Amino acid sequence: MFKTQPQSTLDSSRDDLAVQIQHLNYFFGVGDLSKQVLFDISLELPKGQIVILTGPSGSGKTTLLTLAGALRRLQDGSLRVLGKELVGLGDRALVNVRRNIGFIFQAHNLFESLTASQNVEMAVELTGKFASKREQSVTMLSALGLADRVDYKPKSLSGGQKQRVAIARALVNHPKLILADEPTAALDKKSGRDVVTYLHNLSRQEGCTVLMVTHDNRILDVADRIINLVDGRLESDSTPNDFVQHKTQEALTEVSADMFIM
Ligand SMILES: Nc1ncnc2c1ncn2[C@@H]1O[C@H](COP(=O)(O)OP(=O)(O)OP(=O)(O)O)[C@@H](O)[C@H]1O
Repeated sequence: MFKTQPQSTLDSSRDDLAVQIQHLNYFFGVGDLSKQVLFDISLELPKGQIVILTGPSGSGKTTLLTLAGALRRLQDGSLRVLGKELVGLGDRALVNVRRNIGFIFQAHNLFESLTASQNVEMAVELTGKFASKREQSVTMLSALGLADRVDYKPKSLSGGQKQRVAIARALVNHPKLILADEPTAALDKKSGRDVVTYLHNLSRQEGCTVLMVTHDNRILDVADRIINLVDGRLESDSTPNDFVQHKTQEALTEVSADMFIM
């Protein structure tokens, strides 16, 4: 069903949810310069679901993703991530929440002086598992098709390969929640498809939740659910099929309106 209003069943915390957002408002700036960019967002992401967040540029997708990743402080409303209410948490507690999240951003931020494997191993070190770090890193890189590139430095890798190293780094500790911002934007069609297929398999095998911002219409089918954000408000929450049908209908309506104007 194509819902224009998200259903509100959001009154208490629930174990089956990876992310639970209630009446969230977010503002950039203060005083006269304050600008509201998210308006009364209420949203539930069940564990194991793959959710695509889409919408026009500037609609607030990245802001919402960074709030869910405990990378920004919430100002108004409630936000529970992996069972923890983020409102009121101190810096150290926020860092602990982030440890359970895998972040994949468009800018891969690899260390140029380290090999692919060493870049991934750094993430394993954060969990204190020094003895197995190389093995874990190589296993993850191999799963992403980089078995023969583990000892290459980023400058010797293609854009798609670098992005896959960044993904390996995000996933190597088996996070329960993966937040991805345009993970396929810099990739060709095949590499982009490989990346989302991998995320899809991981979500199904390990039950992790994926929230992914994308404008890439080629990968919409991988999602269980598509949330459309417009001007900081949730405009719709639907299945990929219903979303595509709705968009096609909108486009046809626009074309026929144009024909009448001509
Ligand atoms: N650090 C900031 N300070 C002030 N305003 C900001 C800041 N970051 C984002 N904004 C504004 O907040 C609004 C939402 O931005 P956001 O980046 O979340 O949108 P988006 O949907 O992710 O856009 P895009 O698809 O272009 O990445 C925009 O109007 C943007 O200009």
